[in-house]
This record gives sequence, structure tokens and C-alpha cells, in this order.
Amino acid sequence: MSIKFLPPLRLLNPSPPVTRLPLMNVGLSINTRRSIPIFSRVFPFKLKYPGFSSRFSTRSFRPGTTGSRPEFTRRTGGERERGEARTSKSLVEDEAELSDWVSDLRTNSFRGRVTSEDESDSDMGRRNRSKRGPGRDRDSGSNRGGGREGFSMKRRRESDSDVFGEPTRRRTESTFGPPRKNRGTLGLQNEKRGQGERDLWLKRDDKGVKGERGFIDDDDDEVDDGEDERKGLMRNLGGLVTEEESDDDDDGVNGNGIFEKNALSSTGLKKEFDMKDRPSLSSSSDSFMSETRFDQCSISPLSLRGIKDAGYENMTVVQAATLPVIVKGKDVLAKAKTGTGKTVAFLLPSIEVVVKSPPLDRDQKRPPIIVLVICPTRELATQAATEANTLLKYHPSIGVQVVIGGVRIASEQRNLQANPCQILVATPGRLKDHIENTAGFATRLMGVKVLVLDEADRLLDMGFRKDIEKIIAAIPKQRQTLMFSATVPEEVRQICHAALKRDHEFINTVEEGTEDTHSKVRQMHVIAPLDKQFPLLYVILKDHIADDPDYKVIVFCTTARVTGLVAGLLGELNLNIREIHSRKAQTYRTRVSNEFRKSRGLILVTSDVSARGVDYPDVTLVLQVGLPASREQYIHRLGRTGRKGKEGEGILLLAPWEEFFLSTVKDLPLTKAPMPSIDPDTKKKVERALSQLDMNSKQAAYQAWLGYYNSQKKVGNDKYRLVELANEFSRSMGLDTPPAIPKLVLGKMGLRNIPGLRTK
Ligand SMILES: Nc1ncnc2c1ncn2[C@@H]1O[C@H](COP(=O)(O)OP(=O)(O)OP(=O)(O)O)[C@@H](O)[C@H]1O
Repeated sequence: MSIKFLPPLRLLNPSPPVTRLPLMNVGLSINTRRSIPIFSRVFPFKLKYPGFSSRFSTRSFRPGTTGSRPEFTRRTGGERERGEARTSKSLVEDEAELSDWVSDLRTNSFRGRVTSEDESDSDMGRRNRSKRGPGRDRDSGSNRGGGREGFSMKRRRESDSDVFGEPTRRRTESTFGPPRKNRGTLGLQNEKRGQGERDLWLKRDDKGVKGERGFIDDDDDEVDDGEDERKGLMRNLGGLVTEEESDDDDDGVNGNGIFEKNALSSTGLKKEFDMKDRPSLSSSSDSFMSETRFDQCSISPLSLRGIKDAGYENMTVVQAATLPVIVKGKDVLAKAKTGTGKTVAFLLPSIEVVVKSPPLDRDQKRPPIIVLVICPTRELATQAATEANTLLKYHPSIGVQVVIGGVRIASEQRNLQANPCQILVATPGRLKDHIENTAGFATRLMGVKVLVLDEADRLLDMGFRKDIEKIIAAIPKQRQTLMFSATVPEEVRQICHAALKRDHEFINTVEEGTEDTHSKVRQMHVIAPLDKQFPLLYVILKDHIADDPDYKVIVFCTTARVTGLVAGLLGELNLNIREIHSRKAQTYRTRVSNEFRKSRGLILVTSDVSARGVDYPDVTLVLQVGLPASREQYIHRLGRTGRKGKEGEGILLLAPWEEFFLSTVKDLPLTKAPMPSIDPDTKKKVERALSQLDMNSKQAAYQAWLGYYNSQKKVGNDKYRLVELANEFSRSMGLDTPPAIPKLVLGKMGLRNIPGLRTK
């Protein structure tokens, strides 16, 4: 396995528009196996290998502050990504939803559902869901707020020098004085970083809503029939009790799966490090564009026309770094920051494979699928297919289709039959359903030449791994595999051999010594007890709106039910909000997603279904409320802003007992923000709004909250403390007594007989 890193910018010649740097053989030998105990490969998510705990020094470079760039170092296969000593997230999130499901079960037989609250719910949830179940919040609240409230709140915070980071870090300043444009949400101002820094992203209009070509049956508001759901429901219950149990349930990890077998067979590698094919970067140190133009590469003329029409001229760094390797037929694992064009990076060379494949036989009833793209969420799959259609504008004979959860499988089957496609974009659960249930589909998959795992680390996580294993088993071994993500934790490096060939290349476009996040995105955290969090959330949003009338905000919440509650609250407070989470019908999710993409002056309240990949242009603020499920999830959520080299702002709102999370992101430039003050009127207003909310939504949020934090080891290990905190959350919603929870749910969560809980 050879590994590619982009060189530090100072090594590059920025001026001439050359495509490649001279070949540089650094002859780095790596051995991914080394002395790693066997179990760390078999159970990569469970064991802590001491060597992994060492962190890379990440002297953060701030233009105009330190003056020197960090040394560029190469990383070997055995080295650990910085700060990634995390626990894997897996089916644990399902606990939060389990409580919902059991409630539903009591009242409506099997018309309930079990899903994860994050993106995995998009398919796993679909398997087990009937949106006709009780509490299904169908298409409601599309505009809870209605209008935007006046920006009359007077800014009142002053700078707090104590809260600023080290002097080398970007410093934030007082609210007062700077023009609106430069002011941050929390009344903070971002210091100019580097004079003359220029945005070298292509100056082109944002595409806005990308035209969809009807590849999903969007009128279809139905999910799979109840029989499928019942089966899935029962199947999933077994693995929901604890994270460990879900691991045990996973064949792929415990002895029979592809991941284990291949991980073992691909060990002992020793490949030369190869620095050829590196792109020449554009001259700005902060740019993600390369100097390589698409027309300098061996791309078919029709694809080039599509690229041109899309407004793309130069390649982004990840595109320039991966394209030459992919067109040679190599397997690639690529890491590039959020919003830097990874979708085109894998689509374009994949399309070339289709172009080079023999044309379809006219009377071939079921033409083979040549390119299979798998995405962890429905929104992302739809978006990738839209991008593919954009690139395929001048390839009328190449078809793209999408299969995703939340759409009636029968209508997808009809589409697959009626409109043969060579490129299929899918979410894992639905793809597996088609493999098992759609006539002729498995045969068509035998034509796959390219497999793409977008958000590879998420797809290889426990929540999806079983499905991915089955999918990989259903496609030819002789294929090219491409994996892309903004985060590639060491655990993923350990198991990616299962899908990638031994000689695959790891192309990391994140410079050594720099953060995985964008320097143009200000990152701050606010630590406040739960009883202050709802008013704080309101104050922060109001301030941001006052600062930027063109605001476009995403608020991430821990679970779907908590998302629903927060959306309800902010709507009650007359903010202009929309909500997306797994409890919403797919048609609604698609509609809101499209609306948010082209809107300004809007707040999207969402669960982790929107955390990865979704490309909403010009998001001004990402606000994360509560503990992110992992370091990676924090990075992906934050990545919804600052896309394409733009500026952005991220705020993480944590309770004091969640502060431990900061140690997992300590290599990122996350600074403490001064505590915004909450005036008595605001407090009362929020309390009043909370009192207007439906009791059912509070009850559901409480259960889901308990389930989520129960699954977060650091909080959930101490059940007594957990219940105290849950009851604090209940009080923060304005409830005097915590809602009662079904005994069955408490039993599943391991919370029976814990004082402070009420049962029913
Ligand atoms: N060569 C290019 N020139 C200009 N814009 C581009 C180019 N390639 C892609 N883009 C645009 O960049 C934006 C971000 O691309 P994309 O969504 O693929 O990013 P990503 O790296 O996959 O992000 P994430 O990690 O969040 O999934 C999109 O709007 C896309 O249209």
C-alpha cells in the first residue's frame, strides 16, 4: 500500500500552471501490521493499541501569527491520526430511538420504528419504520416561525480576554466597533488572518438547487410495507442493548465477515511511498483549488463539456491528487477536508470507466450496473446523483439512478426496470433490500467495475458494516474501489483492506501539521448548565441574525426527538426555522433540504442526518447543541459551513459535564467564547415558549435524551448520575417531574430501579 501526502505548500512552485510536481521518491517503508496484536485488527474498534495513543504534534499555523509553517512529515500506516483515540459510534444511537419504538409498540403494535438518530437512520431506520406509526410527525412544522423577528436586541457583551486561546491562535475581539461583516455570532470578531489572503476558489455562481432529473420517485410518500418493517424491527432489536452487544452481533467483526478475513490477509504490507502525481496548488496557502485545469487531463470531451457547464475550470486539490491515480485503475482511499469537491473527485473518473465500457446491447433487458456509489444518508445519495447528472449532461446514453430508504421500494423497482442505468447511487440498507428482493438486480450488480464508498469511515462503522459486507459480497472482486472522507480514523485504515486492494493508495490532502477543519471557520465553545441552554441557544441565534441578515444557520441536536423539541421551541420563539431528522417523511426531508439549499434567512434544526456531505452553500453558522457523537461527527457537522474556501463560524454548546469532549478535539482551534448574558425578559420569553410545547414532544425528547447519553460511555457509565442529568434536562424543558418511561425501555437501557426515574 503506498501512501500519498500532499507536500507542504512552501515546497511548491506556485506560479506556473503545471499539473504536477517533479517525482519525489522518498522511499518510505510502511508496514501496517507491525506488531499490532491480532485482536486489534480483528476488533479494531474495541481495543486500544498503546502505539495508537501517541498524538501528532499539530503546531497550528496561523498566517500572520507564527510566521513558520509546520514541518511536513510523512505518516506511515501504523501511525495514528491525531486525536482519534475515540470510541466507535455504532448502533448505540439506536438506544435513543429504542425508547421511542417501545412507546410506539405499546400503542400501535408493530407500527413503530427503530432507527439511529444520526445518518445511519436513513437506512437502518427505514428498514424498521412505518411513518404511519404514532408520533410520526408528518410534514408538519414546515415553517414554524413564519416570519423573522426584528433584530432589536441590543448587543451587550464585551470581550473577555481570559477566554482567548494562545496568542498564536486567531484572536477574537469585542463586539463593539468592527463592521458587521467581521463580527462573530457571539459578539466576537475574527482577527484578519494573513494579509492578502485570497480566495482562489473558482469565482462562479453557486449552482443553487441542482436540478434533479427525477431519479427518485419523490411523489411517493410511502415507505416499505409493514412486513419488511416487522422483519427488520425484530432483526435489529437484538443488537440494540449495548454497543458491545451490537458488536457481537456483527459477523464481520467477530469471525465470519469480509472485514476480518481481508484485514488479516492484507497485513504485512511493505510498499514504497510514492509522491508522484501530486497536484500543483494555487498560490494561496489557504486555497483548496489546484492549478490543474480539467482540460489538461485525460477526460472524455463530453465529460469536459459537462464540467464546463457546471462552472468548473480548475480542479480542487483532492480532484487533482486523485484523478491521475484513479484513471490508472488504482484503488484509492482519499482524505480531504469538507466541502473541497470530493464528489466530483470520485464521480468523474467513474464516469470515464462507463464511457470506456462497451456500449449497451439494445435488447439487453437488464444492462449491468458499472458504477456503484454508496452514501450513508439519503440526502447525500440524492446529492451525489444530482452531481453525476450534471457531469453527464452530454452523455445521454449514460444513466444514473438512486435507491434510498423512505421511497417505496416497488416504485424504485419499476424505475430500475424502466430506466436502465449504468451508475447507481444508493444508501446501504435499501441497496441490500434490492439485492435480496429485486428480480435480476443481483445479476446487474455483477457488472460493477467501480465501487465508491462516500463517507467511507461512516460506512465502515459498525452501524453499516454488516450491510456493506453483504453488498461487497454481491459485487465482483475484480473491481476498482474508491473511498473518500474528510475523516479517516486509524480504525478505518485498519479495516479498509477488506474492500481495497493491497496496493491501494492512501491520498491525504490534509497537510501534516494542519487541522482537519478549515482555518477560515471560527470555532468556539460555550459551556453552560442545561437550565441555561435553551435561553442561550435563543440568544446566540438572535445575535447571529442581528449580525448577518443573510444568515443561514444549521443547529445540530443529539437525537431526532430532541431536534423536534428544539425546532418546536425556536418556532414558538418566532425564528424562521425548518427541521430535518429521521422522524420526518422522506418527501418532506427532500423538500426542506432543497429549500434550505437555496435560501437565506433560515435556520435548519437537524439531527445528524445532515452531518455529512450535504452541500448547502453559504451556511454562516453551525451550532452544535450537546455532545457530538464523536470527534469525526463534530468535524463533519462543522464542515457544513466554510465550504469551498469560504468563511464560517461554528459554536459548540456543551454542559459542564460534557466538557471532556474538548480533549478529543484539542488539536482543533476551538476557543472558549465568553458567556453570552441572558436578560430576564429573554429568560421569561423562552420559558413561556417552552410551556407552549406539546407534552408528548417533551416526553419523547426526555426519553431520547436519556437513551443517547446512556449510550455515550463517559456519561452513561454512571447510571445514577445519568438519571440526575436527564432530570436536569427535564427541568430545563420546564417540567417539574420527569416524564414516566415504559419499563421495557428502561430494562433495555439497563436503567431499571435507578432512583429518579418514573416508570409506566
Ligand atoms: N473543481 C471545482 N471547482 C469549483 N467548485 C467545485 C469543484 N468541484 C466541486 N465543486 C463544488 O464544491 C462544492 C463542495 O463539493 P462536495 O460537496 O463534493 O465537497 P466534499 O468534499 O464532498 O464535502 P463533504 O466532506 O462535506 O462531503 C460543491 O458545491 C461542488 O459543486
